Amino acid sequence: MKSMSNYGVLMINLGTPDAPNTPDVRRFLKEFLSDRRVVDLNPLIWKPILNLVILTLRPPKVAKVYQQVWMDEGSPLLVLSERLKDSLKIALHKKTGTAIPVELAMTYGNPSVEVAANKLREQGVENILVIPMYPQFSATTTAAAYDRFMQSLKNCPHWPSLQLLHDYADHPLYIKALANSVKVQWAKQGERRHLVLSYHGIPKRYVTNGDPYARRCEATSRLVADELALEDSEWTHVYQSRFGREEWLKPYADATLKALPSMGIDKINVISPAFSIDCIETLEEVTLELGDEFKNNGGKSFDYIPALNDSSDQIELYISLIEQNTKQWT
Ligand SMILES: C=CC1=C(C)c2cc3[nH]c(cc4nc(cc5[nH]c(cc1n2)c(C)c5CCC(=O)O)C(CCC(=O)O)=C4C)c(C)c3C=C
Ligand SMILES: [Fe+2]
Ligand SMILES: [Fe+2]
Repeated sequence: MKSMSNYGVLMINLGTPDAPNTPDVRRFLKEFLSDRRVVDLNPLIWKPILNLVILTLRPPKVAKVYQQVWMDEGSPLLVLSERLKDSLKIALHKKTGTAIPVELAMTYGNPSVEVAANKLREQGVENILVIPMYPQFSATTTAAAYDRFMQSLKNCPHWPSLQLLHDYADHPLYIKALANSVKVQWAKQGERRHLVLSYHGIPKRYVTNGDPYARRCEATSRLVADELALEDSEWTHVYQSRFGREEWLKPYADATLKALPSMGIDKINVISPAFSIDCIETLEEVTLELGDEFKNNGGKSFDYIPALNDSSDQIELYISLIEQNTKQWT
C-alpha cells in the first residue's frame, strides 16, 4: 500500500470571530466587510460608513448573538468545519490506504489560508485541490476564497499545481444528502411538512451583473424537490440574511415566512442548503429569528433541518469531490 500522497486538500470556509466578544467580532467584521468581493461600493463612500457606523453599532449586538450559539470548543462554524476535516482525513486514509494531507482555513480570520497552505507545503505536497466549502458558487464567497489562496502564494518561489473546485450545487451526492436529511426529519416528526429551502442572500445587483449564485441555488432547490417528489405547492425557495439598504435576492425569507400561515401553511421544515456547516446564520437567524417570526404570525410547527456538517453523507460527498478533482495527480 502507498503511504505518501503527492497532493493535498485545502478546505476553505468563510471565517468567524476568535471569541464572542465585541473587539473580536469587530476585527472579524472589519476584515470581512472590507473585502470588495463582499461589498463592492466605492471605498471612498463605504470606508467611512463601515468604520464610523457599522463597526460601532454592529459588533456589540452581534457578539451577543454569537454568545447564544457558542460551543465549549469555540465558534460552531470553526468547530464543526474542523470535525468534518478530521473525519474526512480518517475516511480518506481508510479508503485509499494513503495519508492525504487535508487542512482547513478561513477566508477571514483564523486559521488563515496562509498558515494552512504552508502546512500543506511542509507535508511535501506539490499539488493542491482547493475546496471552497460553498455548494453554490458566488464571487462573494468562492472567488473571495480563491483570492485569499492566490495572495497566500504571493511570495512562494515554488508554486504547486492547482485545481480550484467551482461548486457542487447539483452534485448527485449533495442532492441525495439533502433529501436524506429531510426524510430523516420527516421520520422523526412522523409527518411530512411544507419544505422551505432558505439560502444566504446577496445583493440582487451582483446577480444582474453576472454572479451565477441565484441560478445555482435554484438548481439545488429544483433537484431536491425532484428527489423528494415534491409538488410545486409543497416547497418554497427563499433568501435570508439581508444586510444594508439595497435590494437583495428575493423572495425574502422573513416576509415569506410571515405570509405562509395565512396561505394555510402553518407547519414547516426549513433547510439551508447554502451552508455546508451550521453557523450563526442557521443556528440563530433561521432557528430562532425566522422561527419566532413564523410562530408570531400564526405558524404552529417550525423545525430546522441541520446542515450536513460532519455527517456520513457529507463525508461521502467530499470524498467523491476529492476523487473527481485529483484524478490528474493519482
Ligand atoms: C455584507 C454582505 C454579505 C454578503 C454578500 C454575504 C454573502 C454570503 N455569506 C455567506 C455565508 C456566511 N455568512 C456569514 C455571516 C455573515 N455574513 C454577512 C454579510 C454578507 N454575507 C455578515 C455581516 C455576517 C456576520 C454576522 C452578522 O454580522 O450578521 C456566515 C457565518 C459566520 C459565523 O461566524 O458563523 C456564513 C457561513 C454566503 C454563503 C454568502 C453568499 C453566497
Ligand atoms: Fe454572509
Ligand atoms: Fe445574519
